[in-house]
Amino acid sequence: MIIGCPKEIKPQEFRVGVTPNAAREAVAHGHTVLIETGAGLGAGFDDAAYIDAGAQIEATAKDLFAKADMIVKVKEPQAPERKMLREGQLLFTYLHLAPDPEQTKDLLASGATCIAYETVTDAKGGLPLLAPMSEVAGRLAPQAGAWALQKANGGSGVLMGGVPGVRPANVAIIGGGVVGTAAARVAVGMGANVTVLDRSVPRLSYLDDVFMGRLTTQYSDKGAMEELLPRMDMVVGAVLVPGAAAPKLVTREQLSLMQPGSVLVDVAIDQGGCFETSKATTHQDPIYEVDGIVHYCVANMPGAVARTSTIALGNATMPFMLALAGKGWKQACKDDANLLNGLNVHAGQLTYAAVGEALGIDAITPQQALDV
Ligand SMILES: NC(=O)C1=CN([C@@H]2O[C@H](COP(=O)(O)OP(=O)(O)OC[C@H]3O[C@@H](n4cnc5c(N)ncnc54)[C@H](O)[C@@H]3O)[C@@H](O)[C@H]2O)C=CC1
Ligand SMILES: CC(=O)C(=O)O
Ligand SMILES: [Mg+2]
Repeated sequence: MIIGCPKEIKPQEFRVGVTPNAAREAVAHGHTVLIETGAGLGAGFDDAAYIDAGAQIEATAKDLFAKADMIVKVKEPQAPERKMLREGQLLFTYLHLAPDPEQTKDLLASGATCIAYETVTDAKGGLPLLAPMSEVAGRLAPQAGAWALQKANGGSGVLMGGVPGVRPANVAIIGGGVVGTAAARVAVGMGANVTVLDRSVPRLSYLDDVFMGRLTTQYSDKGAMEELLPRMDMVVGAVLVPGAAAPKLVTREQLSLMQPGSVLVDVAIDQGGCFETSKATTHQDPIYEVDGIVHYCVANMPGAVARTSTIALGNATMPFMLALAGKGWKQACKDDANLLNGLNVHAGQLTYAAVGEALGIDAITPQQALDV
């Protein structure tokens, strides 16, 4: 198969979908790997590293899209990339379709087969291609929030760890999954006073065990939110209902419960965000204020640490990429129900129920797509 990896064009996105190591493996399996010139530079991989791995360098995204059977990327295809997709082509990348009707419309119109990293599952019910980036975004969240708490950024001027005689910041993390746990680890490490909320009692029980009294767990409901908001300097949104639009857990009205200059970090923004007042921001312009509350809603947080993120993502995607290239998407998905769960779009039809529900579009089952 011809595997093509274009340079990411989303603003300030420095990751790349295929590492030189992944390219080397694919070439060893008999595939042709095309890399757009400069695609890896932001992650510290120059064209020579790919040539050394046996890949070929393409001068333009246009040529690469025209030649490749499968496009492997990081971020959801941007409008100009969507125009280059064609019927029968395979796209393997993050999609986050539930909050994105424009992208969904274009992918359906393209006739391509689109497998979303974020809905591929594993045998334990986890999300193995989302997890590595959630580990990164979770670790970054308290760091970004701490920066936003500084006065120059509109924050209240509270230091995460406090100092002797002055209390540390109070941080609430809503959702104790991969992002939430990683965020808790860093926030606790910075000396903050951390509360994690989740709807899963087994998950709260796990966190209670592993953090051994260094954080508080609380069941997530409206009452808990209203009780916590007046005391919290920072709230991190880290919930996920796989594939679906994020539930709105803090309303605009509830912002008035918070102290001025407090910070919301909405990591769940790529699924539409879990605060009513969230709208996606970029690394170039990451924060804005609503009713005196600073919002940080960067939808591609791991792009900030592109080297670490690219390697972590490449480690996770490589076996799936090799299966797709080796067997073709249909056989690979027939052989692996977890990979089939990644199928979101095929030949003009939506194949993921939660996306269909969020956007009001009829979806077929991924199993039906295998029979098309
Ligand atoms: N902005 C960015 O750059 C990035 C965003 N993300 C996003 O972060 C979000 C979280 O991802 P993961 O931690 O990997 O998911 P996960 O599935 O590991 O954890 C989600 C947690 O949310 C909990 N939850 C669901 N509904 C809830 C509610 N109403 N109240 C409290 N908890 C609730 C679940 O029980 C689960 O423990 C996703 O939307 C993901 O796409 C991930 C990586 C990068
Ligand atoms: C998960 C995701 O959207 C990202 O890493 O950018
Ligand atoms: Mg995202």
